[in-house]
Amino acid sequence: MAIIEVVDLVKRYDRKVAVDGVSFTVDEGEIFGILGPNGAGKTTTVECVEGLRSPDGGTIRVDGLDPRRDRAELRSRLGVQLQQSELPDHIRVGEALDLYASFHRDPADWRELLDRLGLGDRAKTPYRKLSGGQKQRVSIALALIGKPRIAVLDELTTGLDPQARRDTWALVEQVRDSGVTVVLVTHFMEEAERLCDRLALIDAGKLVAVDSPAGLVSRLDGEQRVRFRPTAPLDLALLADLPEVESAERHGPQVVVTGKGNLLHAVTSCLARNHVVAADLRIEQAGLDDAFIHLTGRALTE
Ligand SMILES: Nc1ncnc2c1ncn2[C@@H]1O[C@H](COP(=O)(O)OP(=O)(O)OP(=O)(O)O)[C@@H](O)[C@H]1O
Repeated sequence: MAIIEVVDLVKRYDRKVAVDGVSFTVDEGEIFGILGPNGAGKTTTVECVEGLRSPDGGTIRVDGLDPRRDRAELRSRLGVQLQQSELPDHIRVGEALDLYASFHRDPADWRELLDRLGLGDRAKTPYRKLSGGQKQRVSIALALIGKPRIAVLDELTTGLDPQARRDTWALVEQVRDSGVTVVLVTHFMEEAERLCDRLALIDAGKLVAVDSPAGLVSRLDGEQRVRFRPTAPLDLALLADLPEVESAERHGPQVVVTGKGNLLHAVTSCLARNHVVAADLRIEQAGLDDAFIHLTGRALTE
């Protein structure tokens, strides 16, 4: 069942159209990703969903509510992750949670919430002394303090090291498994692929596709990539002319060939015929980043 419905959303800043006719639905209990490059309109879209911005066109329903008209009621149903800079410098973790709990009619027990998020021993720690990953956990706690049905998490793992990022992902799954619908804004492919049940790809204000990560990748119809380092001069046109090959490009010392069918065999036979030995040869299946290139014609640069 859809808990969020966005239909033909349009949002302009002066003449700039930031969101241009975007429609999607978020099902109850899923992690729904909004993925796109910087400036694609992701934050503007979720700010309209949160009721923080007035759309210039289209309709939005969140748990049956109109986010602008029913803002007060929405606050108890939709939890928004706080940006780090919004917390005063010297506030302690427990004080911050206590303060935000006081904004809600029926808040969660914040001590229990801290325990659940692995911050049980940090209640007295000044917020500024936390690590990046711990700060993100506090921001998740603040999003959940009002016992919302939906949590919106925006660029949750930006700036975190890989381990802290993985820990945060596990936490987001835990939030989903506790029954909260999660809307996750991200420009990290790996995060979207690993975490999202479904996602909306947004590029330049327009919706490119909505599907599961596997569904988006399957649109590539079995595209593969072969990567190697030629140990002798190689004319890439030889590879590009093979029927299995769609593209052959140099990436520094490496050659990257994409194509379909028995690509690996076609490439290695061609190299053997031309007396070129391929070092560090690897074959890779297409991923979400390839799907993005396929759908938009350009790479989502991180
Ligand atoms: N308050 C504003 N006033 C004017 N233009 C804005 C404003 N906020 C965003 N924009 C512009 O609208 C477009 C969409 O911005 P938005 O922040 O929604 O994108 P985003 O996909 O969230 O990007 P990022 O990942 O960089 O946050 C961008 O071109 C941005 O410069």
